Amino acid sequence: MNQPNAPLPADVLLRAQSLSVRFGGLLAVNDVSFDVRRGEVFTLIGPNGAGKTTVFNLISRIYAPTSGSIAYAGPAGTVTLTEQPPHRVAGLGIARTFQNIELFEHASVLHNLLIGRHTRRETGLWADMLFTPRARAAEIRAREKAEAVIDFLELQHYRDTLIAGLPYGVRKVVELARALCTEPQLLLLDEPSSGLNVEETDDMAFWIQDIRDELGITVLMVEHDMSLVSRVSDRVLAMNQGQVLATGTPHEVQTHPGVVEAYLGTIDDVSSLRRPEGSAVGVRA
Ligand SMILES: Nc1ncnc2c1ncn2[C@@H]1O[C@H](COP(=O)(O)OP(=O)(O)OP(=O)(O)O)[C@@H](O)[C@H]1O
Repeated sequence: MNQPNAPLPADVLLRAQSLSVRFGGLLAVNDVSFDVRRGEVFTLIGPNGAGKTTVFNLISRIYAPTSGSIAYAGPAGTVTLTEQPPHRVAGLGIARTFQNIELFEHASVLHNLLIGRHTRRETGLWADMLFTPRARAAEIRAREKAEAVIDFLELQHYRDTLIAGLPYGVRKVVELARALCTEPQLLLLDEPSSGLNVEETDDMAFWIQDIRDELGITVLMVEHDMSLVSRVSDRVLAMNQGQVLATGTPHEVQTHPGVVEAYLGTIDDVSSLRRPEGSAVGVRA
């Protein structure tokens, strides 16, 4: 199953090669190729149904491609991600957040972070049950990491609050925190601004930049809010109807004629568009 892989170039963390996904008669992703470079924020944009989430789900192994493959520079060398079982993805240093927050409502922020950390389990079942010195050391490391992430994302005030009692904007940050507790090298963010107001979206932009700049984590996100995209992305890939329209800097992509056409047909720059406050949807075709 795990074929020897040619290593990726040193600056490339993930390489998608000719990915296609067919759902019955629909070609949802059609021959899509791109590189995600180490230490960048790489963003997938595109109108409704463009295939962004499907590409995302290929990377997190929720879907398998109909054809094509994804090479990924994992901790132990380059692997073909599309050949890995889904449960191996977290162990390869890939974490994700979801468009619809998925947290344990009746557990505290700290407990949610510790549960998240367990996807990065360092000890076996017996060691855990017998609480061996190794299991104890792993537990201490998990708590230290959770506390460090709480400090990093300024969640101290909410540390012991149940998720059910938190405003939506804080829950989004807790979801980010839970992903960071697994110590990823690649963080997948699925519409990080969805459901956030303008101020919360601003905060989210700061967190994403800090995650890249201070923690050195590579970020791949799907996002509709073009102001957030412009602010935080190093490079953007625009899709439409399953295909790549353009790849480049936010400005290059937003002013690309094919992208403008796909979004609006008329306006010559989509950067001024913004999702209405409080709405879960953004710029649409
Ligand atoms: N599991 C599935 N079964 C059948 N069709 C699917 C499935 N998942 C996605 N699709 C279809 O594939 C196409 C691409 O969907 P996808 O969710 O990837 O688009 P998107 O760019 O993420 O859109 P949005 O911005 O609305 O989330 C759509 O036509 C969608 O209806």
